Amino acid sequence: MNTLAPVFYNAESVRRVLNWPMVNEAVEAALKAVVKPKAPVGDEPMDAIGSEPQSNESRGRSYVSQPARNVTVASNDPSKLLLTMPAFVGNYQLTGNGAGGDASNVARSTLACKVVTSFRSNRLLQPPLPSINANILLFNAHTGELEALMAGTDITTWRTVSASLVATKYLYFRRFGPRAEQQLGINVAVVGCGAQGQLHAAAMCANFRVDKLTLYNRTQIRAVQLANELRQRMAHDSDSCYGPKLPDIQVCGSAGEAVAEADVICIATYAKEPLIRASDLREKRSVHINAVGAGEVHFGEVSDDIYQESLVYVDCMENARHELVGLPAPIAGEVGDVIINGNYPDEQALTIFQSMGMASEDACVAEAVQTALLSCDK
Ligand SMILES: NC(=O)C1=CN([C@@H]2O[C@H](COP(=O)(O)OP(=O)(O)OC[C@H]3O[C@@H](n4cnc5c(N)ncnc54)[C@H](O)[C@@H]3O)[C@@H](O)[C@H]2O)C=CC1
Ligand SMILES: O=C(O)C1=NCCCC1
Repeated sequence: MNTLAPVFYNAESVRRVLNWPMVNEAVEAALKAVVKPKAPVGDEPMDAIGSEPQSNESRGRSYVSQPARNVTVASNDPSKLLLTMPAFVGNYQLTGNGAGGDASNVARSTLACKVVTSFRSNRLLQPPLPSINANILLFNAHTGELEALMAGTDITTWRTVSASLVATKYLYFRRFGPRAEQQLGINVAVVGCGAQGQLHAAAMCANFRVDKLTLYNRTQIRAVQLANELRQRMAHDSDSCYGPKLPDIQVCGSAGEAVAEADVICIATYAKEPLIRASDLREKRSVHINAVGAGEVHFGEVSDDIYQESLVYVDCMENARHELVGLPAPIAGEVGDVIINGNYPDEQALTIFQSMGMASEDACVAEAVQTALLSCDK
């Protein structure tokens, strides 16, 4: 019996320990764990002579149980949603410092459930509230007892941005070579400067060598404010994470203008109608798009003609069967499979990471946050 009350970790505690190496490692672990082992075909080698293909669990690899999320519509208004997102992630390893491998060499398992609301009209309140509000329940994976309740709004933003970073690393940079993400400069466009767009812009600059950052927001003043904040922060932190040259940051009057010279596009809005079209992209493709928006329409913000030209990758194929019905292009694969097998797109490819957001990402990041907070207490 759980005689101890569950611990509550508030937003301030969570924010204190969030950092990119830790979150990127946890998200990469989740993206790999969802990949199902392939059944052997033809004369490919079996796991053991004459045996059936083994599950991730029996191979000692990480694995995930992650049912499709449950969506409740509030007040008969499809823009007011409550989502429950449970996940079990088994047998995965984290260092907690993003170094790769596991310092303690102990496999972890995490049982968690995120409860998240998406009320986009919150931005119109005075004062405005975030559109997305989340909390994460962490359970004891052996007994099922609730051990912790963690503020999950920042984790949601960070893990979503991190999924875009990981997708950009493997779907864009790695087509140019094994260390291209450390060597190549890129132009980044951010379309939509809300909570997601703001962190995408900052994180792209903190994790990669960004030559030029173009910003578009429907209400331009928000893009201008973001540009000013980023310029100030980068000038202040110029010795730390932003590399030898600070990016040139420009605010654009249209989404098309913002993406015209971009190598990497991050689009995160509630738009139901396309904001960017194939004719907006530069002629020589070699472009990667992180399509993050997930309002009532999951893939409305990017036009059909871009999808039809693209290789579309997802975070989780199984969830895509429920959530991406009507996607105007076939799905090329999962990001985790590309990480595991190194089957990178061609240099000239136009790729889309269609980000749905996974409960397993929340679970792995919440576990890493809890570990970091517990080690701060020691
Ligand atoms: N893929 C994932 O894992 C996640 C996706 N999301 C999605 O990301 C999107 C952005 O979320 P937040 O930044 O938290 O919201 P936010 O409310 O902070 O920002 C919304 C942004 O969308 C823009 N926008 C809304 N309607 C528009 C329209 N018709 N045309 C052009 N721009 C429009 C607003 O100007 C604003 O920049 C939402 O669709 C949300 O559901 C959020 C969390 C996780
Ligand atoms: O993955 C999430 O968390 C969300 N995805 C879509 C919109 C609400 C939150």
